[in-house]
Amino acid sequence: MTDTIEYKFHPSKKAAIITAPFSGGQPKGGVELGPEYILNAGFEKQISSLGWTTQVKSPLEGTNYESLKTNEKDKYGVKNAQIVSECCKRIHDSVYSSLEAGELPITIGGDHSIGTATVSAALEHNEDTCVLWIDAHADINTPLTTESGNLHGCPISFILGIDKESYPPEFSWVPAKLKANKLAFIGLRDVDDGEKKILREHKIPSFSMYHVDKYGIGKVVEMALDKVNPERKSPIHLSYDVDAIDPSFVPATGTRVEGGLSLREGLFIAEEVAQTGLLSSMDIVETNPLLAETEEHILDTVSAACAIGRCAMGQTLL
Ligand SMILES: NC(=[NH2+])NCCC[C@H](N)C(=O)O
Ligand SMILES: [Mn+2]
Ligand SMILES: [Mn+2]
Repeated sequence: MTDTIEYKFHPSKKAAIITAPFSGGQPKGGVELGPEYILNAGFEKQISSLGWTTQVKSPLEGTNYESLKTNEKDKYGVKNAQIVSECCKRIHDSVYSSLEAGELPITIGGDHSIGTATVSAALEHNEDTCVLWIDAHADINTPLTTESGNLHGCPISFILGIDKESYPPEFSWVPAKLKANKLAFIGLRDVDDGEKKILREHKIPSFSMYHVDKYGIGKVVEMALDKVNPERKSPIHLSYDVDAIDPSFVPATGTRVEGGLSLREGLFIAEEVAQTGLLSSMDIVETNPLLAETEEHILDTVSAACAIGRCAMGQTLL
């Protein structure tokens, strides 16, 4: 294990921490506080002490999307399309301009609907980008398959362009640039039937907790990278939903599923992505401090979110 990692796509080690305090992709309140808690825990300093210059960007500042949130499905079968789309557009523009300016954007959520924004921006910047989606869920429902109507369960289908005719017009700006062979999942354990069908049809490499138990996390990350980045030369977008990690370590999140990654397995994924030197952009989403039952729950969850970021940005154990 090397001491300092060369970031091939970010040799000058400039990072932008982009806040996405938004909860409209799902019904629960509190996930919009994620960025504030993570920043108050000292996240920016933690990243700068790893040798990155940092700045915080807040593309949603001055907006009022939270107050417009409803729990009604529209005629397309999804909720809050308008605000999710507008908020994603702002985050997209911020992530894109950071990448164009040579910064590594770390987008802090907020719910995972913002993956639509971050991944599409990463692909517009470099269409060779591959995506590792670390999550208990596949987030690949379409308006036709979603039962909940929650858009944090749909971002990947928008970026792949699956069931395109079914999207609300608000999402017509999203460039569907991702190819199914450039996306892999790790940590899955709660996938809807319609989503399973999509994963099979599009042959998307999907590593569930079964695979983690069977092969071990080291082998699983290697297999995932072999699928999406066989020559290890494409940039990597790491989209990290903290609910991939078991709720015993990360309790303060909106859709907890038992039987998840251990904290070490979760951090290993970020460390191993860092070791490739190919990390180009990342998201850390679904930290919801209001769902904590104790102070310790908040601390555990926020600390895990910060640790994911540090590991991906080059923190090593020795
Ligand atoms: N980003 C998340 N935590 N997504 C949970 C999605 C749950 C479920 N599959 C749905 O579509 O509603
Ligand atoms: Mn999830
Ligand atoms: Mn997710």
